Amino acid sequence: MTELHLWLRHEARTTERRTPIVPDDARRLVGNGVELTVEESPQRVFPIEEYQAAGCRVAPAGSWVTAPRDAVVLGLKELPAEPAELTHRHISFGHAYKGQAGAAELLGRFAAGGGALFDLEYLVDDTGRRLAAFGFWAGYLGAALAVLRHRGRLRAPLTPTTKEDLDETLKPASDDDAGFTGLVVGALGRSGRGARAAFATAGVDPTCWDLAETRDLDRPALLRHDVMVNAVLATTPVPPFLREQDLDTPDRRLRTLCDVTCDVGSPLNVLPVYDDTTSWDEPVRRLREEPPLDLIAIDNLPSLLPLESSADFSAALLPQLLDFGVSGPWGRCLDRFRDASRAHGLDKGESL
Ligand SMILES: NC(=O)c1ccc[n+]([C@@H]2O[C@H](COP(=O)([O-])OP(=O)(O)OC[C@H]3O[C@@H](n4cnc5c(N)ncnc54)[C@H](O)[C@@H]3O)[C@@H](O)[C@H]2O)c1
Repeated sequence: MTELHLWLRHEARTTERRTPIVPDDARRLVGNGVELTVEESPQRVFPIEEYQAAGCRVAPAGSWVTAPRDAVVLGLKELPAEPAELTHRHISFGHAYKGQAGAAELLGRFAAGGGALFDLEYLVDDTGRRLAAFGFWAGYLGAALAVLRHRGRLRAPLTPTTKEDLDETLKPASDDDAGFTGLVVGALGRSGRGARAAFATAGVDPTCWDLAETRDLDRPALLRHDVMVNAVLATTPVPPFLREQDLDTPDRRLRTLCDVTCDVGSPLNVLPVYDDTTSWDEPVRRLREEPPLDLIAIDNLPSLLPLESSADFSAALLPQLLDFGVSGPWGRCLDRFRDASRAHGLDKGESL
């Protein structure tokens, strides 16, 4: 491997306690000859001392802007608005290739500075499968919140917690609804597996549907479940799982719907029965009063379990970082970045 200097940045979003590299994996990187600088961060779930003990160099929060030009800046979510010109190579989720708000501006900043984005969403193997993702814990939380709501035990605002504490609230109590049925759609995927695990902790054995079971969609069967968790990754448009008229079906048993997918507004949306996500402050929105139907559609679920989701993600990212270069998965990331830049008329798309 060529010499790599990684610079783990502080996350600008104050509620973001996750990190793409946990201290144990930082130690492995350093042990493999990677130079690793870690920024101090007041909210990161792991204290800076653990990185220091792992052999990392420590730098102030936000100092990546003056990092040596060959350093590769590693983070998860959005970059701060400054500097206007991005001169480094960045590994993070850019949310900039599907016409999202701010996409042109972000790509323009890279073009202006000559830097490049390796978007973690597009770090895929040669079959197109994502190599590092937060799906499992998204599904786990989605199902956990749905169960808690259904049992009248969900307290807002939501705050980051640990799996141990969450599981304690999930354990069935003697007065919990005995006849409660759950459905996970997208059950074979990462989020689907997480949702099934949370249902199991809650003492519920859910119905599991994936592609085979929705090909010929049985909506009446869907509506006969009390709690549904949608965890599909839609890549081509399919008939919606639920339409407005389905919510008004008189014998609807469905009371709690959690949409982990959160494709709201997209042509691929399989749940076009709501038009805005919910939040940590107000996790639940009532879609119907009689009989009641509650929606949970939170698009940053894994941040609620920062320790577990960071450890999982970091374990998947570590081997990729040890193999960082311009071919294979990273090469595909770079191609994707260049294509997106060109599509925005930014012919630069050339990087360091
Ligand atoms: N809310 C959040 O915080 C959050 C966090 C992470 C991921 N997500 C989203 O969760 C979704 C799932 O992610 P993942 O990592 O689990 O994906 P994945 O690729 O691991 O799994 C998706 C599953 O959906 C199935 N599927 C696709 N179309 C289907 C259909 N029409 N009917 C039934 N099953 C279908 C696939 O076969 C697969 O098993 C994605 O849309 C992702 O963006 C949300």
